[in-house]
Amino acid sequence: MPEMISVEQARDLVLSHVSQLPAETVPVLDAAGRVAATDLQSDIDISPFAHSAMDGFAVRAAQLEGASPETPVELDVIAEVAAGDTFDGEIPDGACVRIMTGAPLPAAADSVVKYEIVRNVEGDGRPGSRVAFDAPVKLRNNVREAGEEARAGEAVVHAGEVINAAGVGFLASCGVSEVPVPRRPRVAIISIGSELVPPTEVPTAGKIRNSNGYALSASARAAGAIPTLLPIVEDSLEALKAAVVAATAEYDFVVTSGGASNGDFDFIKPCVEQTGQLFMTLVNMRPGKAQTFGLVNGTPVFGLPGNPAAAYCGFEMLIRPALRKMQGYTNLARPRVMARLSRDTKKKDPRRIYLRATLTKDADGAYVVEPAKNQSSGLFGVIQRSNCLAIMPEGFEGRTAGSEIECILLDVSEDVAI
Ligand SMILES: Nc1nc2c(c(=O)[nH]1)N[C@H]1C(S)=C(S)[C@@H](COP(=O)(O)OP(=O)(O)OC[C@H]3O[C@@H](n4cnc5c(N)ncnc54)[C@H](O)[C@@H]3O)O[C@H]1N2
Ligand code: MOO
Repeated sequence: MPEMISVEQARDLVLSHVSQLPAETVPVLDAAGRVAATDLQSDIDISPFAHSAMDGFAVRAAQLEGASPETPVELDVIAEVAAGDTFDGEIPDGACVRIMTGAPLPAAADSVVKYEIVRNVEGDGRPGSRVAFDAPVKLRNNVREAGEEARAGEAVVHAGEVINAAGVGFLASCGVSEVPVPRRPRVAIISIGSELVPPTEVPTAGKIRNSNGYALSASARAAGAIPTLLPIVEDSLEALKAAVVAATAEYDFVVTSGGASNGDFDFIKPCVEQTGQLFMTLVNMRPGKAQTFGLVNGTPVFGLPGNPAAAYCGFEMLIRPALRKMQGYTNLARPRVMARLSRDTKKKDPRRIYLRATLTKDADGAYVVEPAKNQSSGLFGVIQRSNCLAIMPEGFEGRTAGSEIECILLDVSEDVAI
């Protein structure tokens, strides 16, 4: 096992140990944001029939040939067809049918002229009226054709596609009421530390509230997973082994935080080594170099560092892609943009640094990024007020104000193209 590996190597290592989960079936209403596990077919043509795109008059284009303001064509309105109705009768040469948006185009007509360019000669345009047309109409004008979007039996959404809100409507129109999607991973969140108390308690001397467990549960949920916040585990190898082994039997992925370093009470590395296979312990990133990954009972176990920002960044860079892969998503990287740095930024640590930062646009619409003043890895509030991670590449080279650096947009879906 190499000592320290790159973020990309670590991400690929974790990805190589997870696969797409088996499908579950969800009602189409719950399918937005999920990935289709199979091709989905329409049971009918979409649209099912040719219909009018406008309120107006259904005619045959040939009837209006030569129509002009000087030589208008006058037609008798013999019937009206509303959305939901049909008109199956003949339309004699001197006649037309009043038609509403969405109504089926009568078989005897081939085009629609909207109200606004038709004059009432007698009556109000309803059946019994006489109307005048001052211009010809193009064949199939204002007609939405049958099967324009899909044919019966055709795959309308393909396996691997992410279904969006419009897709839910499209599938509903195709008669798809249930959708098979890879199920969501069940993720166990274990906070390690004898100093930790639940947020409902006021911490006594030396104790702190378990904030990581809450942030990581929220991050897991935001990644589409189903998190379970398990009880806090004290700094004891035996207690940790028992908690981790029990979790691997019930969950698809186990995430711990804390106890990942080399202190006297840091036990996640020996825990994974003694109960399963340990693949990685150090990643060349800051915050969060102590990142542990292995398999226990064949279940991925990821030990994040205890410092809040280190745990958050480790989850973002190394766990979130894996949880998304398990749900069938193929875009696994958050969108990134290049932005001008707002101020000089020194670099005293050779690791790749993810600066917690705020991205805005200047008056010319160009991206500007302002790193938070306090980059302590102990702080969550700074990330609450940030919207990106600005990347300072490996090495000791700082960046001056105005230089371009790459920023990862937090809370923006991997499926958004920027
Ligand atoms: N001699 C060295 N010491 C440390 C190093 C080092 O390289 N050499 N690295 C530091 C860095 S960087 C980090 S990050 C931490 C990672 O160590 P651990 O994963 O063992 O973290 P802990 O010691 O358990 O906790 C660190 C810090 O975070 C607080 N914490 C832990 N869990 C939670 C939680 N659930 N909610 C809120 N806060 C939590 C904990 O109380 C500590 O303050 O090691 C450094 N040390
Ligand atoms: O892993 Mo620590 O929090 O890098 O800074």
